[in-house]
Amino acid sequence: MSGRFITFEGIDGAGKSTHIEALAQRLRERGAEVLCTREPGGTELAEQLRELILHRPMDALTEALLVFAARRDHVQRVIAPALARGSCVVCDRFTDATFAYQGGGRGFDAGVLSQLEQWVHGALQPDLTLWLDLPAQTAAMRRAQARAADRFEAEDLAFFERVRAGYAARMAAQPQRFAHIDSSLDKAAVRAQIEAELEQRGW
Ligand SMILES: Nc1ncnc2c1ncn2[C@@H]1O[C@H](COP(=O)(O)OP(=O)(O)O)[C@@H](O)[C@H]1O
Ligand SMILES: Cc1cn([C@H]2C[C@H](O)[C@@H](COP(=O)(O)OP(=O)(O)O)O2)c(=O)[nH]c1=O
Repeated sequence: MSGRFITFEGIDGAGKSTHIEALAQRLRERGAEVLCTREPGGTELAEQLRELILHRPMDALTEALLVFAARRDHVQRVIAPALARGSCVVCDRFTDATFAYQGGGRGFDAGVLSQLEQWVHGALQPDLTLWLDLPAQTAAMRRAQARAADRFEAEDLAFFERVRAGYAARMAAQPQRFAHIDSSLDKAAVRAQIEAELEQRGW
């Protein structure tokens, strides 16, 4: 198998970091070259933009422009060349996160986000998006035990329920590439669902 673009999505604390490496390992065992990367980030420039996005106050349009600027650099320098080489790219968040956080969470205009999406990565979309979904309250409890909050993680439960609704809307619009994973269950059960999705696709 080769050249597949797989993304992980979900609110902060959903379990993306926990499951990404196991999925990459599974793909490698089946002979794939796998590149794991993340957004915002994945290039030197995009990682610098990430620092600003996560820690500096800014309005929703600035936030949207910066995440797309970081994404442009990441797609051009890393994602597109890797897919062209036949590698699997496994990415912790991509444009669905912009629709969920800037669109759902901040209430920013989805029509403008769609235009930016077209400019930045045109027809490139993930082949599979694993949406790790769970209630905002459960994710907040997991985060509280794990780490200090950044500018997004400091938001309240209502913000994260809007982000979650943003993901649901995105999945409703493009159901063919989404897999809905119940991430409120324990780690083994979440992992089993992810494996089942790959199995189903013969990956
Ligand atoms: N299914 C689960 N049940 C309980 N705790 C979990 C589960 N999945 C992840 N965690 C824990 O929750 C915290 C956040 O998980 P993490 O993978 O960092 O989430 P994300 O990358 O989506 O923000 C970590 O401490 C992790 O060990
Ligand atoms: C990719 C992306 C991330 N974000 C936000 C969501 C997250 O709170 C934050 C960083 O994501 P993430 O890497 O998941 O954080 P962590 O390493 O702490 O688990 O950036 C957006 O608001 N819009 C975007 O387009």
